[in-house]
Amino acid sequence: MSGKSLLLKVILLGDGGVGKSSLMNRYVTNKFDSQAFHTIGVEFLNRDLEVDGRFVTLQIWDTAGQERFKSLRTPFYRGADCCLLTFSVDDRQSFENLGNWQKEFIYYADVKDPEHFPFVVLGNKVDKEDRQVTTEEAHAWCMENGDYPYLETSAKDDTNVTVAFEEAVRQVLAVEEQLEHCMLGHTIDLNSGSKAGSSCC
Ligand SMILES: Nc1nc2c(ncn2[C@@H]2O[C@H](COP(=O)(O)OP(=O)(O)OP(=O)(O)O)[C@@H](O)[C@H]2O)c(=O)[nH]1
Repeated sequence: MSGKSLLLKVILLGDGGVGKSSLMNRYVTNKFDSQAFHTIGVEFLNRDLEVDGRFVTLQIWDTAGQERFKSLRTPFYRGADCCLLTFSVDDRQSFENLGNWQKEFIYYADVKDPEHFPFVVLGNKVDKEDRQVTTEEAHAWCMENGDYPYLETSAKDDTNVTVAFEEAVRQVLAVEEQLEHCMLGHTIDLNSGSKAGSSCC
């Protein structure tokens, strides 16, 4: 891959066992382990990609979802450009915990402007037949909590895994573009002597 690459840090959060490591490994190594062990602390892998003409190096941080590893994972939230809130569609509790994960991230990442931070929600394990969360419920949660994009994935079947990580990049680029637009707006406003920052920021 040629051209200057943008380094983006995305972080996978969600209950233990929802499939965060499996999603990362499927995306980066195209492998799936049906006997995957729980993560202890955090791990990360990089993958280069091109999205809408932009070259990106995606640094994917996979965290341990089990409560007992909280103090090991939270120091790594800072500097994340996007957070992938993950649950498993066959595990109702993991869906109901999404709000706690969102709050934990905002607090430990010290997000200054949570309303505009790019979250993407993933409902994993859609290959399973014993669903406990419907697509409509998940969409509704996303609408109510920040109008986040929602994708249903399967690390096992490789459903929507690439799409999910590309969506994360698109969300970050969109926020970045909006910021640039706003800064340009300020410059123009200041130069013309009109009131600055009146529109989008
Ligand atoms: N059927 C199915 N099983 C999956 C899928 N993704 C992960 N699994 C299985 O679910 C179990 C847990 O997967 P992990 O990737 O370790 O889950 P995790 O969220 O990283 O778990 P922690 O490290 O404890 O936070 C493993 O047995 C995986 O093989 C999927 O899409 N479909």
